[in-house]
Amino acid sequence: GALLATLSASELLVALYDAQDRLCWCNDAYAQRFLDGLTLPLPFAELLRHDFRRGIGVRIDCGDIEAFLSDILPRRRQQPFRAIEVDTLDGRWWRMAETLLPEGWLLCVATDITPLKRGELRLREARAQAETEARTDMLTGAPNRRHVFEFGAATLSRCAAAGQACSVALIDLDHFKQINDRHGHDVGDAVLRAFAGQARARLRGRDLFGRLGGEEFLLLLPGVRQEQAREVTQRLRQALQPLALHQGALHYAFSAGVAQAAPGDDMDRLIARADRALYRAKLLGRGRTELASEGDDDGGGSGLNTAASS
Ligand SMILES: Nc1nc2c(ncn2[C@@H]2O[C@H](COP(=O)(O)OP(=O)(O)OP(=O)(O)O)[C@@H](O)[C@H]2O)c(=O)[nH]1
Repeated sequence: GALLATLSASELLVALYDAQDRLCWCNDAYAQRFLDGLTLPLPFAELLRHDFRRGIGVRIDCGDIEAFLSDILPRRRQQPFRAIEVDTLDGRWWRMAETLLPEGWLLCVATDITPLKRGELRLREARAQAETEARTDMLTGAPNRRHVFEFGAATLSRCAAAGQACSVALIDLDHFKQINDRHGHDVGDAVLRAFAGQARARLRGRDLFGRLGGEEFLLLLPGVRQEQAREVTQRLRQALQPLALHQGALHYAFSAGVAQAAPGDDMDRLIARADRALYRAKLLGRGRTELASEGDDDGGGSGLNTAASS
């Protein structure tokens, strides 16, 4: 008597199903959520069908109550005890503990875990955001050095395994110090953002464009030979829009060094070759793209200096 009165008034949802899986008793809180004025006893499946039609009770994502039932019914009553998490259409989350009792009775007790779930969700979102930020350059929104290297390493292995070419273009804005000195650091920042925006807008799905730091960027082009990669940088150069300032258009340019992955190359070694080509592009007057050549590889110790197999 006292126990029943306590359960009846509890904020827990409490329900008792018989061996035929008919709901025979439930407390007020359970009745409010699920019963919708129906009279007991009531088969579990009927209760769910009714709630589904009325748009109350458990959220059913597939939108098909019969498919939902044939999914969950075989798993019901299979263990002496189980706890599942369900959410209801009113936006709350529940931990439902189901205990099999003697003679096939099933006791169901649900606890409101909505605050926990919301905290968990916030935590997961914050974590996803932190992960994205750890891989993003905050000034330009482009992938940062860490992401470029990790993604690049994976891409290199994938291309090597598939026998595909893979090229990088190391891109460095020209006389960027002068832009900063003449127009201020904010304009320098705006140039970096504008350039990154234009470069990223031109990419195909599998390409990657990222900022390595300062005014240095990397274009990673899987499936592309170095000659094509050079063309990609040249098209980007031709299409480059000046930055609009109050005083007029600010034209800027970049130099690039292109290298194609050779067998055994890792990102460091590939970029080191591209860097030597970039250095030549600067020496030769800037605003141009140079290809890496065999002499650009310092050997890296392995002596596997077979350059681009084009
Ligand atoms: N505005 C701005 N400037 C930066 C940023 N990161 C690096 N810089 C500046 O970029 C300039 C790079 O100068 P340098 O390395 O001398 O190269 P450069 O002037 O572009 O000359 P070349 O590469 O030889 O054409 C430095 O003055 C840095 O302070 C940034 O995030 N924002």
